[in-house]
Amino acid sequence: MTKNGGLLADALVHLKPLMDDERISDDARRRLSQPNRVVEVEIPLRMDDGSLKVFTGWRSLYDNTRGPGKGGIRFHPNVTGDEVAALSFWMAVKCAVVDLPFGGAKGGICVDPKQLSRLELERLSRGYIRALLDVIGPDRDIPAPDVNTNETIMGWMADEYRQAAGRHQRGVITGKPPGHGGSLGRTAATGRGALQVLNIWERRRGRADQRPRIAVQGFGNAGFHFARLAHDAGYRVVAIADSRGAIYREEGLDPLPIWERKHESSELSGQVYCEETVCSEVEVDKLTNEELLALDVDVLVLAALENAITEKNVDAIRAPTILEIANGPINNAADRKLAERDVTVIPDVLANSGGVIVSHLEWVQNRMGDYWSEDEIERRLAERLGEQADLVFERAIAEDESLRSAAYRQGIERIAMAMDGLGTERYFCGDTGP
Ligand SMILES: NC(=O)C1=CN([C@@H]2O[C@H](COP(=O)(O)OP(=O)(O)OC[C@H]3O[C@@H](n4cnc5c(N)ncnc54)[C@H](O)[C@@H]3O)[C@@H](O)[C@H]2O)C=CC1
Ligand SMILES: O=C(O)CCC(=O)C(=O)O
Repeated sequence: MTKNGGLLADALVHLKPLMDDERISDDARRRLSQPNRVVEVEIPLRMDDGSLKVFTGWRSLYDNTRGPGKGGIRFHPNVTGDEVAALSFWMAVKCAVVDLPFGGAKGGICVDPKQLSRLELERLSRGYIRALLDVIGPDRDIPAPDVNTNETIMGWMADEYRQAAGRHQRGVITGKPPGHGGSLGRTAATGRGALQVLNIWERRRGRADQRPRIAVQGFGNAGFHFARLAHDAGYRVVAIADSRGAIYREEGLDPLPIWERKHESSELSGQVYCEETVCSEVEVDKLTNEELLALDVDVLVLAALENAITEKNVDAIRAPTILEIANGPINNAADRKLAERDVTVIPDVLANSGGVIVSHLEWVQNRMGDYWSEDEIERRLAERLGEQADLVFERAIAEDESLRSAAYRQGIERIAMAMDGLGTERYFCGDTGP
């Protein structure tokens, strides 16, 4: 699990400052230093042309002390066991930061889904679940969407589990389509939560009314909904990037028509406004991804993948505030340099927790067999996230530490407290079951 630049090792560096914290026992430190288990599976896929391909997939359960494992499934050609393990560590910390009764898990398949037909994608998604039937479950480990997976894929996966179990087990997966046990509000939840966290921070800094200029790297589920809601809330979204490049407009961009056009042409281009039959396109400048990262904006939003900012490009960053919607978008070397320059980083384990908070609400609704309105989901999301973000911000200010450090302390202390809750002297020799 060392490929991909040792992502897990880089992620675990955040545990080091907690080593002297007397609230974290030696036992807890030791148990938190590696994943509980990482399962690797080979998934045979019958292609439409009759040939057979075999794809490798993983599911990592980092820790399940506070509850069943929870975390998304990623389909990407660069997925490795090391990446999935690192993502499961971040999930464990995140669920504890916002006080959800879940541990941390994550899964993935090394595949470029754009090379598959829809039927091949469905067979692969179902094959992944069949291969992992023994490790997932509503009280064991509960997957959800992540990069290149969506509610349709979650629906196929939940249906495969239902067929294998011989009964409905809605709570096995979250992020499902409404009508199949999905919750209203889950699709936009990550972006909505990230905007709420940014708003709270901006209010604390007395900058709430200043219409900050923002640039957004990553225009998928998380980045798009964030940009759309931020635009509606009065922020000026001046730049947007996806994996192919970026667009920029100083007066601001309207993310919704850009998203609609991207889905017609697969490219980012200027927004189009139509009145009756007359349509006009707004001119935009094209930028590279690196140029977007270096823009002199108030807030740089990272909503793509890990390691967007490393020691190689950190010196070019000019934004005073960075919002991490992606998991692990800044490596440790870059994080240290940003801290030296007093750049505020609102960390992933808090900023992107809106998704898993609404996943928890979906799981609760599945267990109740009754469903809430979208307003009720948004109210519950705002309540939990508001309370937990305030705790992190107050701790950071009181202890004069970075927001990342304060968030990690909040999460790791809660996990350690649960680990020690049964007594540090209890007989413990591995705990891979539910
Ligand atoms: N979907 C969710 O509910 C949650 C997602 N996240 C994290 O947010 C990030 C994005 O996830 P999703 O939006 O769900 O994925 P997605 O697959 O919907 O979108 C990913 C976006 O990133 C873009 N991208 C990829 N490489 C890029 C690059 N080098 N430069 C610029 N853009 C690039 C893609 O073109 C796409 O627009 C990931 O790190 C994910 O783990 C975190 C919490 C929850
Ligand atoms: O909704 C979930 O369970 C997890 C979402 C996720 O993968 C993440 O927060 O990184």
